[in-house]
Amino acid sequence: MLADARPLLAAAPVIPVLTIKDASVAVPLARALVAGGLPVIEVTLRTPQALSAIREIAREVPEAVVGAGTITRVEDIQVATAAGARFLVSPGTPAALAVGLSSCPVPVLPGCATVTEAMALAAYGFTALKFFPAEPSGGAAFLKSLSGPLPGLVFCPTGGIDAAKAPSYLALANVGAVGGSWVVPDDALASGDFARITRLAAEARALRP
Ligand SMILES: O=C(O)C(=O)C[C@H](O)[C@H](O)COP(=O)(O)O
Repeated sequence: MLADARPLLAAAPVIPVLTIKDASVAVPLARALVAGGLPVIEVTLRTPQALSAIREIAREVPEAVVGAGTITRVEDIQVATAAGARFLVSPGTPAALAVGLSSCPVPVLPGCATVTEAMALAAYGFTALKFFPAEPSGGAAFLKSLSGPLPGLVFCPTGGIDAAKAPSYLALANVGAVGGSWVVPDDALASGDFARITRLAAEARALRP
C-alpha cells in the first residue's frame, strides 16, 4: 500500500530543495525554513554530507518534515529512510526504481517529465508526481495540458522555478506545490544569513494564501 504523498504538497506551497555540503548548517537551516512557514524540506543525496544532514534535521527539528531527494537507485531507499527521511523524491523513475519506491514505507514523489512517464507512474499507483526539470520540459503550459487527460494526478514541478515563476504553476489545479532551491541562496548559506532565508521562506509561503 503506497503512502499518500498529497498531504506533503498541501502543507506549504513550496518545498525547498537543499544541497548541503556541510551538515553543521542543517539544523539552523531547517529551523530558518520552518520559521518562515516551509516545514517540508527536501535534502538532495548529492553530497557526502546529505545523510548526516537528514539525520540531524530529523532528530533536532521535529517540526520539519525532512525528505531525501535525488533518489536514483533502489539502494538509496533504505539508506535514506534509515537516516530519517520522511519522504523520498526521485528526479526520474526507471521501472526498477518505480517498483522499489512502490513498496516504500514513506510517501514518494517519483519524478517524470513526459506524459508517458506520468502514465507509467500512475499505473504503479502513484498519484503525486514530481515534474522535473519543470522549466526546460514545458513548464506550467505542459502541466496545464495534462489536467484534461490525466485528472487523477497532482504534480510538484521542480527545476528552474523561482519566486517569479512559481505563481503560474501554483495557479493550476493539478499542482500541489512547487520545489526549488531559490529560498536558500548559496551566499546566504555561506555567510550564515539564516534571517534572510527565513524572509525568503516567508515570501514563498505567502505565494498561496
Ligand atoms: O537532484 C535532484 O533530484 C533534484 O531534485 C534536482 C532539483 O530538483 C533541482 O536541482 C532544483 O532545481 P532548482 O530549483 O532549479 O535549483
